[in-house]
Amino acid sequence: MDPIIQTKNLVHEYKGGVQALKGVDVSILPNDLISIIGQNGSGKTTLVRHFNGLLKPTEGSVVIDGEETTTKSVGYLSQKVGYVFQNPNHQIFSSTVMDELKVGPKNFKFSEEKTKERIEYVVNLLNLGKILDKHPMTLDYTRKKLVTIASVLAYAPKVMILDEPTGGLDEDGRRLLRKILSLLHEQGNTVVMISHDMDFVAENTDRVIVMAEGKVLLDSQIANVFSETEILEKAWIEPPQITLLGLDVDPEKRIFLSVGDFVSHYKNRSSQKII
Ligand SMILES: Nc1ncnc2c1ncn2[C@@H]1O[C@H](COP(=O)(O)OP(=O)(O)OP(=O)(O)O)[C@@H](O)[C@H]1O
Repeated sequence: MDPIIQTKNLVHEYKGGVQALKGVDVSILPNDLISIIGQNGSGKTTLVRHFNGLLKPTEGSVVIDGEETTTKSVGYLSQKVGYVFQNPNHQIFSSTVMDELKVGPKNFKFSEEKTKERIEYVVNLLNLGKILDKHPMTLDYTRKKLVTIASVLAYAPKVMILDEPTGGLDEDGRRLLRKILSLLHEQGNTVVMISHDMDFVAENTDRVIVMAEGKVLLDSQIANVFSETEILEKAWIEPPQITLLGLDVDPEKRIFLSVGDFVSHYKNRSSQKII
């Protein structure tokens, strides 16, 4: 299968000389559900900003859906790769929630019928029906974030990038986010999420890219990542508490990615002493 996003020897140097990416090679396949993790400043945001052309390589290349990003505008690439910013205040610019949801479909010249259909879909999915006339800036943080996610979902990009999606979300927001990720995955979309929230990463992604100092240290399926304790230490990442507990008490050092996995494993083995 051809990658939907591929970087080759990607180097990015900001004006002023900071080299934020130092030769990154990643291949993201259609329908991947990926988390990018790493310490602050490791280059995660710089990397994903190349995925919709917001940043262009200093050296190397980025190919999206078969096309080099240097040959395309951000507008063109954004229709394929939607980007939900870390801070919703940096993304919202309309004066009602409804207008915010219409921005993408309007920019990408959706028909009236298709716009209506997409907006109805995201409104129902994210329970936004009662706040459509509100000014987005008057909403609580979770609702603002959900509006930014909905405004990207409204134009149905093939790839969805979410920068720190759980930051500041309440429990209801986290539940809705889980639902969206699994729906996008079921529908064949590709999701790339940046996150410091290891519990959420462990439970909601398949593959993890670990970054440190502008490089990829590890790129692997989730169950393999949390057993790579030396690499994780280098990247200053602590696995989820339930994974650490499993590594501590399980005689076979199984990797548990959720409390549910842990409980069901030991419930099925009532004779097994865990502590
Ligand atoms: N606009 C910019 N101009 C100059 N340097 C920048 C700029 N944006 C980021 N950097 C630097 O590039 C490096 C990588 O930053 P980046 O934001 O990509 O890391 P990150 O892993 O996403 O961090 P965080 O988790 O804090 O968001 C850091 O040293 C940062 O200070």
